[in-house]
Amino acid sequence: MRTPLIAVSTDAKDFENYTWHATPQPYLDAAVSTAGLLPVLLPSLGDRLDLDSLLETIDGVLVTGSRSNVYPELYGGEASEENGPYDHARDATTLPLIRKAIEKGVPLLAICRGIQELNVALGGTLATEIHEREGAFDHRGPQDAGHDTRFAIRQTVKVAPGGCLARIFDTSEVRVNSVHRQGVDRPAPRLQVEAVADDGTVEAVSVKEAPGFAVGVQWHPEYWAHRDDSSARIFRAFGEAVRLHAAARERAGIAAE
Ligand SMILES: N[C@@H](CCC(=O)NCCCC(=O)O)C(=O)O
Repeated sequence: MRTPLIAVSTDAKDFENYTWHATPQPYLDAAVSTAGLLPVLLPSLGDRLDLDSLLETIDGVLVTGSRSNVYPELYGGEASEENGPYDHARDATTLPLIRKAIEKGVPLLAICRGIQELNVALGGTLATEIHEREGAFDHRGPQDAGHDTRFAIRQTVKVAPGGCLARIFDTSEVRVNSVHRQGVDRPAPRLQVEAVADDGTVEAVSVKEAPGFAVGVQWHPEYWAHRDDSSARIFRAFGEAVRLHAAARERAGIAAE
């Protein structure tokens, strides 16, 4: 069987007088080396993309983290200095992509900004500067530090019993990293909360009655997937779901001939 293809979200970034569409390499490393998949970057070209054709061609979708935030007006909020920076091109691509992937049963793993996009795409809302809330942890990584320090595993999340993450982790508590200022405020109706931090922050969700694997996590399993078992489990579960989806599509294609 061919190596399954996954579309990976990109940020639109301006430098050297160009707009570049890019994603950090740890997501690609985890996709290739832990999940056993073949990632292709999806440019954030919004409604210029034929997402139906894309989702008939690729076997999974990985929506990555980013320092940028979902534009607040997309979930009834107000844009302000406080809740930027924004990436409109990315929002215009990932939100419809997430909805279509879920509808078509294409496996979806959404990480950090990705879980926030998943929540907004399905009608939920976000809160910003969550570390300022009464009793909240500081979920931001250390600001002026190297990536290994910023993405250090430093918090415990409680896994909801009986959910899909409980089956992936086979434990009730998982140690994770945390590098975010925003978080799920009102979960979308179709989302099942799969893990929470001790301060109540939603740390993982799945899509109720989704035809395929559809999971969002607020932490960054890609960063330590090469050596941390819990991080690797998420990418291996995503990889398995993608392979099953690809095999089912191949069988359907053979049957149709
Ligand atoms: N911007 C959102 C999502 C956070 C996120 O995806 N973090 C990735 C970290 C990228 C980096 O800083 O290197 C939020 O802040 O909640």
